[in-house]
Amino acid sequence: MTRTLKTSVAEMVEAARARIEEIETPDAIEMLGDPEVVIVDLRDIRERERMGYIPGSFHCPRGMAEFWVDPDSPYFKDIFAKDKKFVFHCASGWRSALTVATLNDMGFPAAHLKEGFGTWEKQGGPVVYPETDRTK
Ligand SMILES: O=S(=O)([O-])[S-]
Repeated sequence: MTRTLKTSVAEMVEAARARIEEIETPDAIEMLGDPEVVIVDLRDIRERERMGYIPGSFHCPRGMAEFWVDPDSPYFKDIFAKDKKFVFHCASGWRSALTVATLNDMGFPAAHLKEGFGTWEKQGGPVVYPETDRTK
């Protein structure tokens, strides 16, 4: 059976991208080390371990994002109370586009890394490779 959906994920991502702040990779690389910027990694922990991660990035599994930014949620994380610029990223910018659109709808200001981690590494962004992955 082929199910017909009301909208495709590609349409959802496109609509999200049209209304959120997108940050190009070179600009994000320049932001690295800025104490006013927090880079938030939405990828699965296994992707982080396998592919490496942006130095200093904060890991927030995509499934928890709404709960971690909401001060009224029992899962709230203090880091999101800080008056910083939050830049969310995933692998290719799809998950982060959807997440940031939702967070913006909640009233939480955030931007996303337009092309994600793959482009980050290709364009020379520094990467931390977890010890465990080096031996695999
Ligand atoms: O991380 S993703 O943009 O490939 S869904």
